Amino acid sequence: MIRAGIIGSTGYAGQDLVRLLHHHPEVDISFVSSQSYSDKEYSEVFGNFYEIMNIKCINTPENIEELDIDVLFTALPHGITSGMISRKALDKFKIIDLGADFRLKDVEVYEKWYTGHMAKELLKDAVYGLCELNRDSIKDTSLLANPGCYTTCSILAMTPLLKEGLIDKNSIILDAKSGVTGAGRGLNLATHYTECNESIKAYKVAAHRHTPEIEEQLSYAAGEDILVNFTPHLVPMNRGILVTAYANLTDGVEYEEVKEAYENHYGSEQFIRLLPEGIQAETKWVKGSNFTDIGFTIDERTNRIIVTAAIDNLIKGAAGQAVQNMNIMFGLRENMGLEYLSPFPI
Ligand SMILES: NC(=O)C1=CN([C@@H]2O[C@H](COP(=O)(O)OP(=O)(O)OC[C@H]3O[C@@H](n4cnc5c(N)ncnc54)[C@H](OP(=O)(O)O)[C@@H]3O)[C@@H](O)[C@H]2O)C=CC1
Ligand SMILES: CC(=O)N[C@@H](CCC(=O)OP(=O)(O)O)C(=O)O
Repeated sequence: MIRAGIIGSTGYAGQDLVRLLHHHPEVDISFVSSQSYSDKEYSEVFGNFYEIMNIKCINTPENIEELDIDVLFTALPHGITSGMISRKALDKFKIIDLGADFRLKDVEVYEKWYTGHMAKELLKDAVYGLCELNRDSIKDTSLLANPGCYTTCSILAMTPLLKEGLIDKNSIILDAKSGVTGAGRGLNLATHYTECNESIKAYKVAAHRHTPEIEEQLSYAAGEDILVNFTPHLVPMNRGILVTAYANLTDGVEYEEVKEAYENHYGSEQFIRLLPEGIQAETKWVKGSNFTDIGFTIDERTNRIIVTAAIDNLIKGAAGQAVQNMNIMFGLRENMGLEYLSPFPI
């Protein structure tokens, strides 16, 4: 059995991770940690665990090098994990970070969009864990940077089009919408019920920190540096991300060629569902699951393609992808513990 520890287990991403790991047939949870709830039963914090998992939250471990585990998951606000981990820890166990600290290769870009980086020397060891695109490198790494939620959805939607040269590389517009759990469980006026219910708003326009992450990964797909417009919106629902992407088609590209590109890249992927012609992605069909649904339409009047992609921000956008990455890193069946359909209605 794989012995797993979870730091930041009392956040939204952490809780979903604990839930998935609890059901995983090859995992034993060694500890769950928290700042505010140390010494409390986990089921006191989250009633869904009542009579299911009897474990007390411990304080955030002070020296992680002393942990006797096989894998450490960190689901913390950015900037904390990089101050916590070390080469010595990585020599003892694998680390899967659900935050942003190891996602960007260029430390200057990280420090511009986030904060000072505390473990620059480890950045080169980190692998960007978008499972469907980086599976081979994920297998061999001890330091896994789990991608962001908006980024997972955006990158999966656009990669085949860029790799196959089907669109004008610098014409991408990503209009993205997220449920409120994307903002985390901490108190924040913008996500109070009365502040966000019955309203939709764009935020951090032209300034969201997922922009450099999307651009870095899509530049690899394009084979050159590209820029995108990325606009996130807060939507009054609990979970889910919908990305509607627009791009100018390369002259002469038609429906069948685009369909073939998606099928070649994702046809054998169990967690990517390519939707039939005319059907667009919808958050309710992926909620609670590890699926990414992708649909597209070509607008012949404007010669643009419109792609829709949906994920559950806490599953494929966080905890589910972290478990998928763990499965790859430990040589397990990739869908182990992740074979859930979306409950409906929800
Ligand atoms: N929510 C989402 O949809 C997604 C989140 N992520 C990333 O996952 C990470 C966690 O996000 P999320 O679960 O939403 O956040 P939450 O705010 O819901 O949870 C944060 C967790 O971190 C703990 N924590 C906060 N500060 C500290 C600290 N100084 N030292 C130790 N522990 C601390 C909290 O503990 P306590 O409860 O005790 O305060 C809590 O367990 C973030 O990096 C986020 O960007 C990634 C993809 C999607
Ligand atoms: C709705 C909402 O507020 N979403 C968050 C998404 C952040 C996230 O979860 O991603 P990281 O892991 O990169 O921090 C935001 O826009 O900041």
